[in-house]
Amino acid sequence: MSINPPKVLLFGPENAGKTTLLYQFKYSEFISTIPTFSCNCETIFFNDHPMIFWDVGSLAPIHQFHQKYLKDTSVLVFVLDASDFERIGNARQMLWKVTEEIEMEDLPLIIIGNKSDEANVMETEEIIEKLGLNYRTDWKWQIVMTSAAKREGIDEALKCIHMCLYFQNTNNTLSYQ
Ligand SMILES: Nc1nc2c(ncn2[C@@H]2O[C@H](COP(=O)(O)OP(=O)(O)OP(=O)(O)O)[C@@H](O)[C@H]2O)c(=O)[nH]1
Ligand SMILES: [Mg+2]
Repeated sequence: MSINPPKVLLFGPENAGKTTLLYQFKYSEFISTIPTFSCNCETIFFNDHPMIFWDVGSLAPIHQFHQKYLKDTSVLVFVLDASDFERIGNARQMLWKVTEEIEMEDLPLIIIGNKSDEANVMETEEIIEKLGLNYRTDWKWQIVMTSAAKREGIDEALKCIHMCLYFQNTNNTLSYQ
């Protein structure tokens, strides 16, 4: 009998930096990407614990999340571009839509505000407000800021995911900045 490592699902709007983050988690370096057509899967170790990351391209239709991607997920990671003030409303729609049919009480959600190296970025409080996270008392969410380009906040983000998987740390509103 084999026991699969826990599954982490990365999703979020196009161009947010999901695949760049995935490669930072895996290889600890910046690797340039092309838009993800379907899904990238990588096994990543933290403190000798394996985790399987699924990085779902933003072109995946919402119904595919339920049919193909969400099954057996242990942690949801929603990645957005923290410098994209114009499309934060779309990001919110996507987050709420994908999670609509899921029992979120037992599924930790980590929000990653990526591209923190850009000149003009939203603060965590603004992201929390714009995504409507304070209305979701049924979600166990945390927020982390990263720059996948400059390798900032990457270890904190990975640690946060690992904590959720292996130590059930699902405190609401715990934020790393
Ligand atoms: N400035 C900046 N650019 C970044 C950062 N992370 C990623 N990028 C750039 O943003 C672009 C999109 O990155 P991807 O990782 O391909 O984005 P994605 O979310 O996987 O996009 P899809 O696969 O289309 O869903 C690339 O040009 C990256 O180099 C970051 O932290 N800062
Ligand atoms: Mg991608």
